[in-house]
Parts: sequence; structure tokens; C-alpha cells
Amino acid sequence: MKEYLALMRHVKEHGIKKEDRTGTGTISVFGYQMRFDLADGFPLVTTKKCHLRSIIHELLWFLKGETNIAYLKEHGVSIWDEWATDEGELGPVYGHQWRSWTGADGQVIDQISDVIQQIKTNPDSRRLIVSAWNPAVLPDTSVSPKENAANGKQALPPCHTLFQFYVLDGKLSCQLYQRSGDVFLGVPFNIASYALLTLMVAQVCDLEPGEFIHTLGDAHLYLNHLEQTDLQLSREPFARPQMRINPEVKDIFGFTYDDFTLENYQAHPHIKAPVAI
Ligand SMILES: Nc1nc(=O)c2c([nH]1)NC[C@@H]1CN(c3ccc(C(=O)N[C@@H](CCC(=O)O)C(=O)O)cc3)CN21
Ligand SMILES: O=c1ccn([C@H]2C[C@H](O)[C@@H](COP(=O)(O)O)O2)c(=O)[nH]1
Repeated sequence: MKEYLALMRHVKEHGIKKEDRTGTGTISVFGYQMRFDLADGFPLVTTKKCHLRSIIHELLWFLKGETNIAYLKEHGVSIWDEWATDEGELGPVYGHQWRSWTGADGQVIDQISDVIQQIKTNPDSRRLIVSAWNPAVLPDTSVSPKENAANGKQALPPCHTLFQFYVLDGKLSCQLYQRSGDVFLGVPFNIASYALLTLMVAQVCDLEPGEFIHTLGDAHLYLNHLEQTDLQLSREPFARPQMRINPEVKDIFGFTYDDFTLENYQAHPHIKAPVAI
């Protein structure tokens, strides 16, 4: 995962101090792109051990269209706890926008089913897009994430805002535009999550996986992640692991946790870091 280490190094070297909503402070750059050829193995960071279980369950939770953390809690995943109401609600976040975007006239749009149908029937389309950015439900920044969720707004505006698929020579590629990236904590999750989504969509569309292209807007290192970043930069990355997916599954909503097996994942020890809320 030298691509990820290059991002960390770039932000460390070129990042400018910038205040942020959480009050933690960051060093930040604007605009950065990484490319991962999915034929070269699964892009899971190896310079710290990553919790793939949380990543897989979070993706399955998005695909179910759920916005309550109950499913995550049942599976021991706590990464969204800090932003949810006491009832576990996050408001209309990713799952809602992906599966039941609601138009002004009340029309409900399942963007995931629609994009898969388009990939299968119109692979040359330049409109193979899913957007989570819905200005009608953005949070009111004068109140907390929990209050927003209680008021039917998003607890946090989506960070991975929009993704686009591209089909060429029987291969499926995916590009994500991420408006804001927590390089130490969030970005390793986001890379693995979208790489996995690309493998899953390719399988159900009878295509081979191509590239995952990750485009970042505000790419930042929180000031309380700098030591952890240096430790990671001092480590030598291992070869990428391989992801095996149960080949029987042909429905994007038919995957379960046991359909995924990561092989040959060799990683350095986990590194703890506080999450900015
Ligand atoms: N500041 C911030 N960074 C994020 O990455 C982030 C947010 N906020 N808010 C919404 C979601 C939640 N996501 C998170 C939240 C926490 C971890 C985290 O603490 N990861 C630890 C533990 C992993 C685990 O429990 O599975 C890690 O070491 O990776 C990762 C992603 C990504 N997002
Ligand atoms: O998937 C995710 C979700 C969130 N993040 C990070 C990016 C920022 O550090 C915070 C969100 O704060 P904003 O003020 O709304 O940008 O969470 C991430 O990296 N990946």
C-alpha cells in the first residue's frame, strides 16, 4: 500500500495548518488522487492492522439502506456510535440516499439497483453515478450531529459524496469523490470499502474488476494523529492480500459477511488514534 503511504507523506510535507469543525486542528491539502489496480490484490493498508470486519459490516449496512446503528451494534461495530441518537438514529445518511433517495414529488429512487441495471444494459453510459450528497437533508451546523439526526437531518454530511462506474474491455472501474478525508482513520476504511464494493458490483454484473480511483477534496491529518503517522511512515509495507468472494452470489443485496475471505493479510501491529467528533 505504497499509494496510501505516499498520501500520508504528501500531507505531512505539503499540508498547511487549518482549523476544523471539531476543534482538533489539522494539516490539510486540497485535491489528491490515488489509483488501485484491483488485479494487483486487495488494497487494505498493511502498515497498521486494519479492522476489516468493521469495514465489511459497514458496507453491508449501507447496502441494506439502513441508517440506524442497531445492525452495526449487533455485529460489534462501534465506528458510528458517537454520532447517533440514543435510539441509534443517524438521520438520512448513506444507506437512505443510496437505496431510497426521495424526490420532491415523493418518488423514491433506489440508486444502487438503478446503477446496476444500467451497468448491465448500457455499460458505455457516462452516467453511472450514485450520489449521497443531498442538499435537502444536510445538517443544521448550529446544532449537534445527534440533534440533527433527531430532527430528520443527516448527523454528518456524507464524506464519500459521489461515485461513478466505468466499463471498458469487460472490466469495471469505480471512481469516488470524497469531499473530506481523515487520512489516518477514515481513509484506510474508505479505500477498502470502495474496493470491495467494486469487486461485488463487478461480480454481479459478470465483469472483471478494473481500477478503484480515489479522489480526495480536503485531505487532512488531525494534529493528534501526527505521531501515529510518523510511526506508520517508518514501517515497510507488505504485499497486498487477496480478497475471495463467494462466486455464487449474483445479487448485490444477497451478500452476507461469510461470503468474504481475506487471504495472505500480513500487517504491522494496530495503531490507536482518537477520533475527532
Ligand atoms: N473524524 C472522523 N473521522 C472519520 O474517519 C469518520 C468520522 N469522523 N465520522 C464518521 C465516520 C465514522 N468513521 C470511522 C470512525 C471511527 C474509526 C475508528 O476509530 N477506527 C479505529 C478502530 C476501528 C474499529 O473499531 O473497528 C481504527 O483504528 O481504525 C474509523 C472510521 C469514518 N468517519
Ligand atoms: O467515511 C468517512 C467519513 C468521515 N471521514 C472524516 C473526514 C472528516 O475528518 C470527518 C468529517 O468531518 P466534516 O467536518 O464533515 O468534514 O470525518 C472520513 O475520512 N471518511
